[in-house]
Amino acid sequence: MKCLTVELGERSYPIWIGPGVRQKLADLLQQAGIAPGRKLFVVTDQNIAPLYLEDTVQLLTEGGYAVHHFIVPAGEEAKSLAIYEQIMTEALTIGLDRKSAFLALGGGVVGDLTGFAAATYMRGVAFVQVPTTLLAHDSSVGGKVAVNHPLGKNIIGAFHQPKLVAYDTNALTTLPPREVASGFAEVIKHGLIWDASFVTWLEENADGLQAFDHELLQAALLRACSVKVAVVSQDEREQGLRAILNLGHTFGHAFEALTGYKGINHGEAVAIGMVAAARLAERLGLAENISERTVRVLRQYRLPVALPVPLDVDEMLDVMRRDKKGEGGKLVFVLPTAIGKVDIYKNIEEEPVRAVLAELYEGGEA
Ligand SMILES: NC(=O)c1ccc[n+]([C@@H]2O[C@H](COP(=O)([O-])OP(=O)(O)OC[C@H]3O[C@@H](n4cnc5c(N)ncnc54)[C@H](O)[C@@H]3O)[C@@H](O)[C@H]2O)c1
Ligand SMILES: O=C(O)C(=O)C[C@@H](O)[C@H](O)[C@H](O)COP(=O)(O)O
Ligand SMILES: [Zn+2]
Repeated sequence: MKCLTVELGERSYPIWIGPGVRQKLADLLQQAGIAPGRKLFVVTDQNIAPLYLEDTVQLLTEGGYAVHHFIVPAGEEAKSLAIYEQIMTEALTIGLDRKSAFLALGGGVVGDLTGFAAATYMRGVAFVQVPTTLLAHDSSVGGKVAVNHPLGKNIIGAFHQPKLVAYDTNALTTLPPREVASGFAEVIKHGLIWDASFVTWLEENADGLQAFDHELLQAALLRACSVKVAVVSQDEREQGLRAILNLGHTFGHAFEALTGYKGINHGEAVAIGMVAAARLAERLGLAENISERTVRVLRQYRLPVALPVPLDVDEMLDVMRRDKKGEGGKLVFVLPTAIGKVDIYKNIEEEPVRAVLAELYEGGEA
């Protein structure tokens, strides 16, 4: 079991990664300052509950915690104000107070939703991330918590750091193949924004990683999480640098919102968005010959590189103009200047973006 630390002064916290981490959960909570006897509110989803809820509750109960749980529907549509309200109602009904802690047992959806509930319940209580997806190497770290609005992804949210991330890689063995691919999109993103040698390593080890070779997977997660930790530790609230973690997301979030948060999952949307970002960078003369390699590495990990459904270009532009990185409706993108290097561009003209979007549907012109 390996440990990374997000260094944020009094809000610093450990990320424990490895097989079997969940077995040590009660001890790790205690070390993180959440003392036995306190009420713990475990939130999970309908797919994860039959796999990991019972033993997690048992481990925590044996560790001396008073454990309650709540099961939300599986999938992105659960990241909504309606489900958030249900969590609040349940928290009040079971009598959680400011000393209680929320625990997210799940992927990015459960993590973001539970974190937002914790950030706002009685103006903020402690929470713990117990990620169960590959993608959640990203979502469980950094304290961005939110729910979606039909007009925009993660629009209602907060920055609220967890007290602890306990990432048990054994849980990844039950992930469906599509969710494995989705998780690799954010792993690849961490290479594309920060470290060309990591991208090369991912290209060379694609077969072993997708076969879940234990050592390779552990190495990939540590490397990807280290990028996220380095960025968040320098810029917790996205005043500048942190925006690089958004490579592919101005595009990707628009694809997710316009497909009603179903059909294209987050990793897939980010993958297609990173292809669009590479093509836009080339069109603007910011980079040369990067989109081909970007497409190749994403395909190696069985990710889509084009939109599976046609979306209206004007509607995509409208959603992108509301992106949280922007001001005054300007189009803001994180764009690659080389493999492993990106920059933030705050006022991109509409025409080249239109041109890239028009060629992004896999069936031809949108
Ligand atoms: N806060 C952040 O910094 C951040 C970063 C990246 C992504 N996100 C958010 O994360 C979300 C996507 O997260 P995700 O990809 O983990 O999706 P998810 O939470 O919906 O999980 C994907 C699917 O896998 C199932 N599942 C989860 N763990 C499982 C397991 N161990 N075995 C079998 N099935 C399992 C879930 O029930 C779900 O159907 C998006 O909402 C995205 O916006 C947030
Ligand atoms: O942690 C960040 O910062 C990120 O941008 C990570 C992204 O992968 C993640 O999808 C995040 O939720 C996007 O944030 P948003 O501010 O664009 O909603
Ligand atoms: Zn993301």
